[in-house]
Parts: sequence; C-alpha cells; structure tokens
Amino acid sequence: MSQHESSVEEPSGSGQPSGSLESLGRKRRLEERDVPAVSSSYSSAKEVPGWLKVARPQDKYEQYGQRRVERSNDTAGDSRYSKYNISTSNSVLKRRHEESSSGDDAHPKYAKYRDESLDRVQSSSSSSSVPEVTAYSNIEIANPSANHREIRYQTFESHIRDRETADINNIVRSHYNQRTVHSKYQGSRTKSPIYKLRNFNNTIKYMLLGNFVKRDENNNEKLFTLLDLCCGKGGDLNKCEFVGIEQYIGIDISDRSVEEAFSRYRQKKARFKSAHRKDNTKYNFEACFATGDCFGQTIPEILEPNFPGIIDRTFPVDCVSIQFSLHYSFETEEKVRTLIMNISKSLRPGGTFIGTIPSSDFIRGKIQRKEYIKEETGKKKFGNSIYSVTFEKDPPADGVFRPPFGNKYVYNLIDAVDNVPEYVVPFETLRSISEDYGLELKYKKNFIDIFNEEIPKYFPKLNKNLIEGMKRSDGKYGAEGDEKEAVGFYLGFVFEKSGV
Ligand SMILES: C[S@@+](CC[C@H](N)C(=O)[O-])C[C@H]1O[C@@H](n2cnc3c(N)ncnc32)[C@H](O)[C@@H]1O
Repeated sequence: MSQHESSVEEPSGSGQPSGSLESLGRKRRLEERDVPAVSSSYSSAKEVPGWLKVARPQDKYEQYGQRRVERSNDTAGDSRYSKYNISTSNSVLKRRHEESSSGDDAHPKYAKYRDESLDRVQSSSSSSSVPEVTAYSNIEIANPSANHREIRYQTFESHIRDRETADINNIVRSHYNQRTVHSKYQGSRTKSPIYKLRNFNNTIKYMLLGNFVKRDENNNEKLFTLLDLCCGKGGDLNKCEFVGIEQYIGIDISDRSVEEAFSRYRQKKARFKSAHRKDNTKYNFEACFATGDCFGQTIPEILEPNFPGIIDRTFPVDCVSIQFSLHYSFETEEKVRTLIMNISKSLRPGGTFIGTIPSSDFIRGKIQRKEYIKEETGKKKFGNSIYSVTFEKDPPADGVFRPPFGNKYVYNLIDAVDNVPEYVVPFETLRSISEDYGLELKYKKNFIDIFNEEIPKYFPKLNKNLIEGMKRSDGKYGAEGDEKEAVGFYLGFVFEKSGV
C-alpha cells in the first residue's frame, strides 16, 4: 500500500532541532568520533571503509539463524558465509538494473519518460524473486528537472505485465521501481490528489517515531541507530533527523527506490559534523542502504556482502521501523517468521519495533457490516473515491481470516498504489508471532486516534508546510471525507524487545 507512498516528501526542513534529545554524553561521543560508524561515502564497491576493517566474531551472525538463498555461491572456502550460502564476490555489488527490456505496452501518458525495462516482472519461477544484494553508495542520479520541463501533474499508474502470474516480490519490486521513476517526472507533489493524505500519514509516522524511538541511556558507547526495513525512497529520512538518530540503515527490495533514497540522503547530508554547530536542515546522521528481501533473507545476508563487519559494528540497533510494508509478508507464515526473526535479532533489549499496517479490525468491520459491493467478476470490494480493497476470494462472513496467512486482496490508492496485491494482517497473529521472538506489544492504535491524541503535542514541533498541508475545509487540521476513511484503514503499533 502506500499511502505508504509516504514517500511523500514532507516539505523540507521538517527535521526538528534535536537539541532536547542530546545528552552531554552523546555530544562527547560525537566529538570524539573521527570515523563515521556507517559511511555513506564508499567510493567504489571494492573499497571497505576503515571503520569496518575489524575482525569480527562469527557468533554475531549466528543469532540470525540459517536461511537458504538460491543464488550462485562463489564464497567457497570462506567458512564464515557457508551457513548463509551467500555470495561475497564483487559481482553482487553490481547494480542490477539490467532487467531486460521488454518493449511492451507503452502508455502514452508518460511514454517519453518510460524506462521499458521496468514494465516486465520476472517470471514467478525465476530465482530472482530473491533479489541480488546490492549496496548503494556512489550513485549518480540525473536531476530530472534539468532534462524535463514540468508541465502538469500526472497521476501514477503502473504498467505491469504478467500481473496475474508473477510472484508478489516481483510485482512489488516492479511496481515500486516504476513508482520511483514516475515520481521524478510527475510534477509538483502539492498537486497530487492525495497530497493531504500523504501529509497526514507522514504526521502519524513523526508521532510514532517521535514517541517511541529511544536511545539506550544505559550504553553511552553505542550510537543511536535505526534500521528502516522496506525503506522505499527514503521518505522517513527527515523523521530520523527529527528524532536525532546517529546511524541509519535502509533496506528495500526495489532497487530504484533504494537508489533514490541514497540520492536524497546524499543531497541533504550535513558536510561537517560538529555537536556544537548542528545544521538542522541537513541530515546529521550516517547512513547506508542496500537492496534485499526482508522477508526471505536474513539481515546479515543482505548487509554483510556489501558492508563487511556492519553487523558486528552497528548491531543491535535501537529501533527497527517498517512502515506501510509488513502486510506484504503475510503471504506465508515462513515470510512473517523470517521478518520477525530479523527484527528481533536486530534489536537491543528495550529497543522498539515500530510499524504501520492496514487494520484487520477495520477490514473485519467492513465485512461484518456488509459494507462492500460485488463486482461483475463476483469479487467483493470496499472503498471510496480514494482507495479500494478487492478480495481475491470471498472473505469469511465474520471477517476473521483462517488460516491467518495468504488472505490476498488487491489494494488501490489513487496516485500511489495501483492494484498491488497485499495480505490481511490479523493483528493477533502478528502479536503472537512477535511474542515468540521476545517482542512485547506496547502500543496499537488506529491512525485517527493517534492523530487526535498526539496532534496537540506535535502541532508546534512539526514543519509548518506539513501542518498546512493537512488543512481541512472547516479550517481545522486533519483528514476529512473520503481521505479520512482511507487513512482510517491503517493502524500504528509498537513492540518492545524483552530482556536486559
Ligand atoms: C508503501 S512502500 C513504503 C515505503 C516506506 N517504508 C515509506 O513508508 O515511505 C512499501 C515498500 O515495501 C517494499 N517491500 C515490499 N516487499 C519487500 C520485501 N520483501 N523486502 C524489502 N522491501 C519490500 C517496497 O519495495 C516498497 O518500497
């Protein structure tokens, strides 16, 4: 989903002065550091930054367990990786944009901007449903405004062939790759029909991250770190500056999105690091980005080939954030367990797992109250002018999905998500699996309630443009009409890693 498409860039400058979050100890740590813990300036794939050139104990990786990855194994002889069956060759560091060109159905709407290679999804039998792991560091992104004149706003539609037969990873990757390319040319974001909705969703994420991303006050040695799973185009980078983190690690399956996220980060990265003169319009944290499948690979499998030593140097982290994405994992129990294991093993005790997902309570209510229509195809559908949910199979009359995995629906959000398959996330199942991995539920609330409860506190803290972008027709702030129902489809949650 995506409102998820929160790739909404909020208006620039929404990074909040984080002076209140800075303890003296932290300032000292920053001053004393002479090498960044996660460097953004890897000039080539072969160069390993100095801070990573350390011996690392093998058992650090063992906490993530063993996963099978189908790809060429050229790591023979390196016993550290044998249990993950992952490649350490430089070949995996190559950008993998060479999805072969299909030359298919050019859409007149943005044909001139078209990257035809993005249209085709790979066949479901292809082993590439697990992406090759790619690190992003030294990437040149053309400035689109230099090449194309902005004429009018063009709403987004994806063009995915083989949609019916392709597997979810391929559909999702193609969709978000196309979305990323399109967003460069579509015109001013303020013209989007869901501009207000995006601002609303961003505000919710500010509130969740602002309230629940906490540094480890008992450990002055560790840098304040956030792992952003399914990070998309880096729509939450501003929020990370807002909460004052020191290190950011972003992973997404869409290589175009990861490229874009890195490009955005690089453009706003503060050049000089000084605890005394902090430029709050810039990113004062270090970051790295990688492509990977967060539901099918372990975090070391994704990160280590590109950033050797990163697990030992930067994990466990203080927060794992997964925004508007977890529902894609509910295709199978195995995917959900892989994801939750990744999250739990990445977190320090007391660290938080923060996410936003469609609410199974909301979906159940719609079904129980029979607030749906039957399409000509016989499929049941609910929604309004902004969003729609179309069930693949008849939903259960009581709205309780059993078994809790693989309950597919197609989600549509105007100008953002174009009929992409998603899966119902029965919240109790998420809670129970999370508990299996030592994650305890701390907070769960519908978006409307989060907004109403938190807005008095956040109104003075957030960027003015973001707030103004939520102005309703009655002069108040928040969501209204069809947008209100569309945002009410979502909930925010927070789990905490148990232990000391
Ligand atoms: C709606 S977007 C959300 C992006 C970002 N979290 C935000 O809030 O702006 C969903 C993201 O999930 C990513 N995604 C879906 N399945 C994934 C997977 N298995 N592994 C990694 N990323 C995945 C998509 O590529 C897409 O960028």
